[in-house]
Amino acid sequence: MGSVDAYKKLQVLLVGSGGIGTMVAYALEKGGKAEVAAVLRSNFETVFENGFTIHSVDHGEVLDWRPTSILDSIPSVSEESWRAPYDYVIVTTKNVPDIPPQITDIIAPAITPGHTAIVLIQNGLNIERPFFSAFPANPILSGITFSGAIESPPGTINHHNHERTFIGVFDNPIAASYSQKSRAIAAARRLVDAYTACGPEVDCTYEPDVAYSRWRKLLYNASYNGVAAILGMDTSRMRFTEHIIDDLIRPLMQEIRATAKAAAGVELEEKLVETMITADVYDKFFKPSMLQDMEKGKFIEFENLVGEPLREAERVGVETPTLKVVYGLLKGLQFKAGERNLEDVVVPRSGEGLRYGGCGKS
Ligand SMILES: CC(C)(CO)C(=O)C(=O)O
Repeated sequence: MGSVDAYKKLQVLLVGSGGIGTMVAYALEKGGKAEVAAVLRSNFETVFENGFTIHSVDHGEVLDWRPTSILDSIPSVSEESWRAPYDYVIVTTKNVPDIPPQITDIIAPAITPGHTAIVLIQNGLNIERPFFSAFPANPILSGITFSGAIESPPGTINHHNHERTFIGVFDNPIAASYSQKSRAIAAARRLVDAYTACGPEVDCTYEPDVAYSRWRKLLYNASYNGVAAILGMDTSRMRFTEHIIDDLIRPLMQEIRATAKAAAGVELEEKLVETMITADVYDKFFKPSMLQDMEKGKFIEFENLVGEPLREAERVGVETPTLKVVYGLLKGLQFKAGERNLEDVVVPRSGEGLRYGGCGKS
């Protein structure tokens, strides 16, 4: 990121102002060190008229709240020369790389090469790779958040789990120079500073070991999220039945541990498995985000949560039988989600060089 005047507020563009994104924007604005422009889609009109209504475990009841600006599309910094460059573009959308358009294309008009830091507050593994190639001169930052916030109905945010966010720098093999790395670290630290200015209500820290924290969170997301979506079941019910934990969740977590070690040299301590299994309050009936998306008929973000660790495991020869079955079932769910958007069933051409048959329109 180019130099930012220490006395000027950070200029932030937020892409994805649902539950998590809105709480990020709220914390940054409340801290007084950042101005947020939020790009809204389905909730644009409601929020434009009435602002957000926030019921927050951390911030209490907030009515009629708006970020500094509300936009209905991605601004173009090159075409609209009066726009100041964004210091940060924070992406909090769901990550569905198997469904176009790609987020790198969506945000491209808002990125100033060599200046804007791109912050991915999203789940999953290897999510940074397309950004390294699309924006080689920009810092790409990792945001991991443990927070529960759901938007329902549009414009109303129910923030029910205390927020803990970790921001760090993805290790970019292309941006190998020392100065590029130190600029990225400075950008991450500056964002943490703006976030924590909000006060003790939020818990945001600089994360020096992004690989570890991503694989650690994957223990939860690669197991609970997928199984919850497949079974249509919250994490409390899985724990009540016990066998779902013993036969699916724990084996999945052990497969992720083995893959993390072999593929990335990341050592996830054995005791983390039980910590993650019991992460949700026992009788809170928590629905992981993939289950929530499925219930809303949306596409599910399974490629970076389950597909990528599976591909990493195959690359380094780790056996992950449970992960493979879960991946296959999730692919089926995604196919069904796609069909819901079509008027008719598309009968694929058979074979045609694809392992399980064609998938194009004949
Ligand atoms: C950890 C948790 C449950 C909430 O942030 C999550 O990542 C998800 O539901 O996808």
